[in-house]
Amino acid sequence: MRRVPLSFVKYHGLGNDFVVVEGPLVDADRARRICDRRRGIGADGLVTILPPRTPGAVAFMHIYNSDGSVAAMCGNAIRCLARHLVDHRGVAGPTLVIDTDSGPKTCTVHRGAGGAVEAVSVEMGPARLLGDQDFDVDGEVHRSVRVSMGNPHAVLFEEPARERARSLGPRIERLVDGGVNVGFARPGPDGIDLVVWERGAGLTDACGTGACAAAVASASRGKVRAGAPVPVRLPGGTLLVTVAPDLVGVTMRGPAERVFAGEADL
Ligand SMILES: N[C@@H](CCC[C@H](N)C(=O)O)C(=O)O
Repeated sequence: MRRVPLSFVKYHGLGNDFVVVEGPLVDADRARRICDRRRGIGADGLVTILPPRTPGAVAFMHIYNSDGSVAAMCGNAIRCLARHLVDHRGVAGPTLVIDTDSGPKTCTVHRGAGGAVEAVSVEMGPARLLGDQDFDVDGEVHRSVRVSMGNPHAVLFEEPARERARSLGPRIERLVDGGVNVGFARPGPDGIDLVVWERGAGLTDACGTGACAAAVASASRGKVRAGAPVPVRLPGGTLLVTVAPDLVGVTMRGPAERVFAGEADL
């Protein structure tokens, strides 16, 4: 049976890319096909826009990872969705609230003097520090700070090298029930260098919740200053993350770009 063509828009935030579609919910199998980079549109995740669930919110963001698993939150996707809703769905900005499986998130679309969108910021909290966890991989112990940004993260203060993350990431991901996003972070006086192996999507160019988790973990160890914007440098570019002194409030700021729109027979 032929499927009804699916209208979609493609966005990315620092190279972390998403297909955005209107509800009703696409199922996990279709999400996997859409995200396939050879046989589908290709993306790290699929965002479905659904009706809001809390008073004052304008929409609900549902997100699948490229492997069809569901994530409760995604920092890069929510910036893309906020921009899409303001630019193409007639939602009044600059500030709007989007519901997610980890609660409502307040987003602000920032414009420059000429009116062009320069960045989107998101109140990403509450962050939750979950303590330390050690992972044994082939007899080598990797220390992590566990942080929830609505989704699970393990932040390792280890060399943020992509090839190392590609080999270690999936092995650590599997050591946690339900999986975990694995960040390799190097905090310093001028910011944090970070590579993230994402649960359900693999090595990505950027991870918004991962950047927030790395900033919270680093602030909790006194490696970066809370209360001031910290540049988090990812392979795809830089996010600015401010962790409140209580280590619970977190603001993330970064770009969101529309790439193309189309119809897919998937
Ligand atoms: N790319 C994301 C996070 C997407 C979800 C994650 N892979 C999970 O399963 O928790 C971001 O920008 O935050």
